[in-house]
Amino acid sequence: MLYHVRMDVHLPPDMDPAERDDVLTREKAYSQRLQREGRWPHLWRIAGEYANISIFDVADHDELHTLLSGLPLFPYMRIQVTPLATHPSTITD
Ligand SMILES: O=C(O)C[C@H]1C=CC(=O)O1
Repeated sequence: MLYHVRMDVHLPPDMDPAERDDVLTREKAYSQRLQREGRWPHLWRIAGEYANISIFDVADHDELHTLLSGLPLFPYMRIQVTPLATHPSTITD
């Protein structure tokens, strides 16, 4: 199943710089592993915002929730999920 996911990042302004660097390093490694596995095929920055639009390709809601809740930045993000269905006008041939 495909999911459109928007993530808005809200790191505390007074966060310890070493902790910030650590969480961002772990987030990058985690997201790149999922991209290489094909489960996170699109990751786009929303221009002008500390936010992204992503497409996830996973088995079901439960797998998506497991992946999202495992993001190192999960405690610092607002996440909006939209499940995608096939549009009847999509060209298939
Ligand atoms: O920067 C972000 O949009 C948040 C997050 C998503 C992937 C990643 O590496 O960081």
